[in-house]
Amino acid sequence: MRFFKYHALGNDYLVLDPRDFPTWREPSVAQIRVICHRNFGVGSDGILWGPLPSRDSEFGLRIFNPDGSEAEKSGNGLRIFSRFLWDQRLVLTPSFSIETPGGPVRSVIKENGHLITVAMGRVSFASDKIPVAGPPREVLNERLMILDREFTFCAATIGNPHCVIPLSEISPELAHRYGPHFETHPNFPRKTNVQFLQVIDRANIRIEIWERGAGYTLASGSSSSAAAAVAHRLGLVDRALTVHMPGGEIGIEIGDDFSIMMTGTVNKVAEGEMHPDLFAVNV
Ligand SMILES: N[C@@H](CCC[C@H](N)C(=O)O)C(=O)O
Repeated sequence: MRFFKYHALGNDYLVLDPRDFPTWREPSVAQIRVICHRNFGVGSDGILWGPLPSRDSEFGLRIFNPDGSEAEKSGNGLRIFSRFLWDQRLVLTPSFSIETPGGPVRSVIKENGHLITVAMGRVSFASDKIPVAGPPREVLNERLMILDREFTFCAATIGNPHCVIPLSEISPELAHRYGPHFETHPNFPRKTNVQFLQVIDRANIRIEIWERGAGYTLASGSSSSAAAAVAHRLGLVDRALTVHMPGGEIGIEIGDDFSIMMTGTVNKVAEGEMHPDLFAVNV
């Protein structure tokens, strides 16, 4: 039961190649939860299950959160999976396509896999696509009462759902306190990833992240894409910007149609074998 561990700015994933798990159709919720557990398992912010066959792309990928739920897309996950394909020599050219449940993307390997650009697809603010409850509309500058505080938020999708909250000051404490309540608010029928956004200037933003199914994370590629797109839609930033997060920085370029090019680093952490004892515990 071989695993490959990587991190992208402190957002860590385990790549499990289905060919190493011939008796698994996919990892079960219980298996995902214990594998990702920081004390009882290997520990990670999620599992990348691939490469899988794909009809229209060169590779297929499924992405699982540490609570066992499945995500449609992950920006850091895609850079990590691209680096894994490169390291394993499963790709012969530096540019290739990957299909996710949230749509196809194209990766470009740079600096021998240490830096990767992913064409992530287009951001939409449409409530029926994200999804957000209520009549069809673009979800921009709406109000929501969470615990003791009223927030103004925008929502977006780049395959997976995001709720972006622009504020003049942000902190990890803010994300820990309010993030879980946004994530599970009934306005978001498929739950949501949450970003607290501070605009520094027209080329730089900061975000604090609460991820759906994972909790507080040090960085997120799809969150960077969504927060940058919202900041641009609100007229606060230009098309090329750096997203600053506790784990590091991601570069985002926004096209005319809100298509996103995301660039960031990937580091390999370890590879090894999971022991069967790991699965004796239920978490
Ligand atoms: N860390 C990821 C996002 C992973 C998926 C997310 N938790 C979801 O459920 O949509 C990223 O880098 O984008």
